[in-house]
Amino acid sequence: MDEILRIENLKKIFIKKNIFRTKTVTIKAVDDISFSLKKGEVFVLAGESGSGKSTIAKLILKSIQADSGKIIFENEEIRDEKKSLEKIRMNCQMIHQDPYDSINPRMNIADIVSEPLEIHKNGNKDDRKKRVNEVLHEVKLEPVDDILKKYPHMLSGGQKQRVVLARALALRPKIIIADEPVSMLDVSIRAEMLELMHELQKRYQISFVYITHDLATARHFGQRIGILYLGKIVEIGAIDEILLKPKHPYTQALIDAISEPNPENLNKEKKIRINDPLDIDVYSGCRFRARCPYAIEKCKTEPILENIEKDHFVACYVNLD
Ligand SMILES: Nc1ncnc2c1ncn2[C@@H]1O[C@H](COP(=O)(O)OP(=O)(O)OP(=O)(O)O)[C@@H](O)[C@H]1O
Repeated sequence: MDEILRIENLKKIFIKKNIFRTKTVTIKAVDDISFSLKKGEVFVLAGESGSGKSTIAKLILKSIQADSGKIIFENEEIRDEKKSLEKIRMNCQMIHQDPYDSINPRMNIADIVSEPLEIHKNGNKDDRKKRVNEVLHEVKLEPVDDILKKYPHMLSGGQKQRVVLARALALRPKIIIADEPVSMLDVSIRAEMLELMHELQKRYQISFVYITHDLATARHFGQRIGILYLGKIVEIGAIDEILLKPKHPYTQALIDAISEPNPENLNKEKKIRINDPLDIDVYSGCRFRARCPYAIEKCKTEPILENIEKDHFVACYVNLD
């Protein structure tokens, strides 16, 4: 499979004042992140809140500036010049978790879905109308003629997220970055929305960066996964390999958090995999050290990602088995 996107050594630091505005705090939101996305592949970025998932998405789309690192799309580095930025913004679309973030409540659905086509001067008025009809059918928002005239407040949460998907698909992007696309939806309609995305991804061979903290849906949808912890990838590789044979205690803890208790193990004590955080500098040594029940002296030195199996890399000195 050919590679479509490559992220190389991406870094972004935020400097914030603490709540009393007495001290500045440095947040290494994205710290030397590298991964690649193949054509037609779903790459999952997973991690808890604050691990840097959304910042990576913004850096890929160049909506914020990286401190260093490269974004390479179809073997060409994206530079801060108009032509290059247009290339990534046309070919890579974003779906946010909150549909209200991306749709204007004062526009009707026809205008919302047509807007990216207009911004990128795609086709004439009739072409655009045709494309809007087509994508609304694709996301199963029917009857299309009725939907076109409606305003966002007249639609349900699930329908609104389908509008967001239609808008993202309008330009026939090669990549979609979906940032927790179903987390704001009612549980009952999440599976339907994921199924639709999966169907369209397969039909059009769209590559996805699927950002989530939900490993169960990640496994259903993705082929490869990167586990993020405080701005660092701690484990990366083929999704079955990582989720069935996790080697990093943080990955194991994320899996434990979603696992159904096994009836055969009910009498056995459940292993506690995360400690209360110690008050240590998280940026010195392994970042998970402050919460890791397996931490050893060596963890004061930052571990690097090492290849331990075919398509399985882990940054940890402790080998979980
Ligand atoms: N504009 C900003 N200014 C200062 N700090 C920021 C900014 N954006 C993000 N951060 C910080 O960077 C870190 C990573 O944030 P980010 O939103 O990328 O995490 P996330 O994994 O996407 O979390 P969530 O799932 O809650 O969206 C957090 O500590 C956050 O507070």
